[in-house]
Amino acid sequence: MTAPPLRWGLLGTGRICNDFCQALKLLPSASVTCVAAASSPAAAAAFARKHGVPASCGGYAELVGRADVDCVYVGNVHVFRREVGELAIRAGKHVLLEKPAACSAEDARYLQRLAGERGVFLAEGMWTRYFPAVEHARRLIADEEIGEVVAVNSDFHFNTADSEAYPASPLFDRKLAGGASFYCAPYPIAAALMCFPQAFPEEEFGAAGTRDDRTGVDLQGSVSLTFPGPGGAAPAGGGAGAAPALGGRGVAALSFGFVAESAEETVILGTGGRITLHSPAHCPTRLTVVRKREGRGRGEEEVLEFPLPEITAEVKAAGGFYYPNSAGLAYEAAAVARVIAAGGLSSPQYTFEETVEVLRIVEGFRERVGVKTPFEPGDAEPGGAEPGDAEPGDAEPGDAEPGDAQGEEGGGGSKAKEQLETALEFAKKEGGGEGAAAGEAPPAEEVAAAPAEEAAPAEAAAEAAANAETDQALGAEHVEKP
Ligand SMILES: NC(=O)C1=CN([C@@H]2O[C@H](COP(=O)(O)OP(=O)(O)OC[C@H]3O[C@@H](n4cnc5c(N)ncnc54)[C@H](OP(=O)(O)O)[C@@H]3O)[C@@H](O)[C@H]2O)C=CC1
Ligand SMILES: O=C1OC[C@@H](O)[C@H](O)[C@H]1O
Repeated sequence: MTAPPLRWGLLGTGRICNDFCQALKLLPSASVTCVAAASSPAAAAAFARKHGVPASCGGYAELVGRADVDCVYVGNVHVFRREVGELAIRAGKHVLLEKPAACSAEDARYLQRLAGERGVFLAEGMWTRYFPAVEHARRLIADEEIGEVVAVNSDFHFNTADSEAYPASPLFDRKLAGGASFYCAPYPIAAALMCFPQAFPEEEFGAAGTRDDRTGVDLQGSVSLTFPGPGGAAPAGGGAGAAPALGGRGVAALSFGFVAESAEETVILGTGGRITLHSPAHCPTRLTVVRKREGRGRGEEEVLEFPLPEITAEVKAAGGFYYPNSAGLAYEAAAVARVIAAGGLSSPQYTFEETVEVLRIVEGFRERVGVKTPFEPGDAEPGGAEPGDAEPGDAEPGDAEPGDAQGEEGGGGSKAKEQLETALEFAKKEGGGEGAAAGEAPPAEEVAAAPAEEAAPAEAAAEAAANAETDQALGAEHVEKP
């Protein structure tokens, strides 16, 4: 795999950051110059030692201020996407946000406008889209190899008992934006959008879900979408005796969850056949195309394999990957490097409009099944105790994942906020930080990127004014989180 050189900075030291860092080792043109942990400088230093990253820092703002970072990978828990994304964008860095890119469509739009204004690249890490199997499926669809696409079925359920402590894991923490709708749903929804490229689904859609009474997060759900076709056109209609033509209209049946393991396939049905992206469909290496022949049940089957990049001794020595097929994160990293080198500001494989649309559907689902958003009016703070919230004592000893620095603590919301604030404050005080290379102190504007409440009074006023100006220019209301 080849790509132009790109120097990455990693925000976060958890499981997906481990996997992303490992995948970058499979892309020789990529380098990781620095890693930051909100939890502690020690966590960042340990990660750097493990992966041979030359520098580490104990604060996100310190990292985004470094001149030797071109692109920031935001891989911490997504409840902080807006704040952390904003921090990196305001520092003038290109940004790849792990999925979900935000916890609301509004937050995603806010980041999109901010990145547009600053002229930096911004994309969500919907890594599925960069897998060769998926790129191939897209070409087959565009070339009408299966005729006209009329329906998509896609599922992504995994059994959290395999990897997550209940209820201590962030996946079950409502105030850390836990729930299957944030962790799993973006994949099948994005799969459906890919197959109906002419128009987004109708605003109204069907939704069903199961909420966990103890933690308040959604454990599983399904959505059914209706695609209206280009401009909501009426079906063209077939001739006498011919099949009806849908004119780009279609449906998608999608499901996702935490409590059972599904086949995890995406099946794309066309009037002239079907394509199956095999398990694990969110990072697939195999697809089957069936081209229809005359007669029910008759078709010609073609199976195509797209092996992952080979895992090197270096990657093995650093402990491999946490998640399935994570070597494929290298495809995404390579694509991002190519776009940035060409001066592009968004990903053609997964546009930010798609990101916003997926979040609109996720939000709609959460509303319909009665799952509270992480920051509800009345919530004291992201982590304020509520009846039914997970108690710290609920964590079972030994349940934490190796990469889950906070796994044993449980009920992580307030701890999360505290850590992030400490990290931002640390960076502010250090003004460029101990990890910054000599002569690489960030410009004043970049240092001032930390939230206003972290700054000294005069700086805070200037920052608040700058924020207000930015918001006015962007036509956006900057809603401060508690
Ligand atoms: N693309 C993909 O395939 C995958 C994407 N993801 C996404 O990546 C993100 C992180 O997932 P994953 O790596 O599994 O998560 P982890 O539980 O490993 O945590 C990641 C990081 O988030 C921060 N964090 C974790 N728990 C808390 C807490 N209680 N309070 C404050 N901060 C906390 C820490 O940041 P720090 O190190 O800075 O202290 C931690 O290292 C999620 O948004 C998830 O949706 C997850 C899995 C796969
Ligand atoms: O975000 C995710 O995508 C990949 C899965 O393997 C992981 O468990 C999930 O959290």
